[in-house]
Amino acid sequence: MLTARALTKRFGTAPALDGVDFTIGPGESVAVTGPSGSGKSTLLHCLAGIMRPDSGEVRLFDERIDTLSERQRSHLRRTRFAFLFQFGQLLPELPADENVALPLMLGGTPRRTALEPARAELRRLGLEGKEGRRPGELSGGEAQRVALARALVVRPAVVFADEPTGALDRATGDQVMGILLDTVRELDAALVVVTHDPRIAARCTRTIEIRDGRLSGTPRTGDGEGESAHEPVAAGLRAGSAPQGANALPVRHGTPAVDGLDSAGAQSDSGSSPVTFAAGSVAAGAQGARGGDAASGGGSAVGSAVPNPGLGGADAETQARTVGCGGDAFASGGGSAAGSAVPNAGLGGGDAVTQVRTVGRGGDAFASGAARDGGASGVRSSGGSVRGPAKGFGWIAGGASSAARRPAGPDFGPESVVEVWR
Ligand SMILES: Nc1ncnc2c1ncn2[C@@H]1O[C@H](COP(=O)(O)OP(=O)(O)OP(=O)(O)O)[C@@H](O)[C@H]1O
Repeated sequence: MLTARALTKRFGTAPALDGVDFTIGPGESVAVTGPSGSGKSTLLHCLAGIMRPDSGEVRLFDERIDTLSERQRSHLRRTRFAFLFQFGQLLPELPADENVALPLMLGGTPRRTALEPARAELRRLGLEGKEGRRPGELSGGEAQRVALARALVVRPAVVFADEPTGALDRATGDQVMGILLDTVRELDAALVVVTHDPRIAARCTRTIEIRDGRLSGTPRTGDGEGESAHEPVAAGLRAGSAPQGANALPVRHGTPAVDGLDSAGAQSDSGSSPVTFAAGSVAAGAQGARGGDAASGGGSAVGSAVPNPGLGGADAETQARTVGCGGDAFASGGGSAAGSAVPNAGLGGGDAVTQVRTVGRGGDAFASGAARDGGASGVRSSGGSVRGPAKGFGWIAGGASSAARRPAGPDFGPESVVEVWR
């Protein structure tokens, strides 16, 4: 299903990958192990289309994916792949169900429709009653199960996980890993998991080891001893049998890797044209705070201003702004609300198409969304505006040029793909 041949990748002169072959089939789980700095994450990123290898090739269902445009790879990541990492995948401002629904909404599913399978997925993972909680109101294990629900809600062909239980205690980690393995098997999907933990590796069907960018030794076949240690939570998830309330989300096997892309999408590459990106203006209700107005120029970069716990806060004054995925842009924003558009690893991010924007001030109002075309079209892209009372809460997903292709309706404002009020 997913194969790679003779992958190489260099950063400077040092090879991070040096002629790696890889293959994984439906229902399989492969643990990628090796010392720190050996190339595990680089392999995962190349397989997942986050990074382009310098040479070699990657195929999904026989279709070459490493040569796809940035935008096509982004679409692929959002629709066929899922990602689970150790930290930081959930949007802190959104409740669990909206976090899980996000990948569907980024694909154009209206919020209300997307929330049904999202909540069903949360129920399936034992999180009934927690749908309205924000990540900060969940335990570490619960938050990781929400991230897992978000990964699985699109019924991915391949799940990529990088130390998915690294931040959890042993029992919780075992439970999350059990759910992940069960579900992947039930979905007939594939799991590629980077891990330092031999116990996790032992539960996978196969282990490969990387040293200095090369495959080392003979791949080990796992005994799968842990795989049946948990009640199967994924019952009824086999191909064609979506979970309750899932609105028959497609289980995508054997379909083209890049279906549904328009021809413009096939041409555009988000780093190719200069772009001005506005982080949007937010009138945060009673405060009237104006946010963002961040302009960034060049490459596929976007502006961001994210609360940085390490700097002591979540309000506008302690925002830390990071800019860009192209690295050649600078964003500046004023006011007491702050705009942000951050690559979200759990959504397969790293480029403008999978950016997630959050805007807000002290939790009064914020927008969250995808700057779908912010990096690709060279147009000024605004995430629209959120207006609401001080206690109001709204969120926006979408970029201007993608919105233009979508019908206006209750969920679709002129400048946004999705606009929700509550
Ligand atoms: N963006 C980058 N720029 C420069 N060097 C990089 C970059 N990403 C990775 N490297 C280098 O490539 C090599 C492989 O890194 P990689 O992150 O794949 O290792 P890893 O096996 O995942 O390590 P760890 O277990 O510590 O996460 C390392 O020497 C690393 O410093």
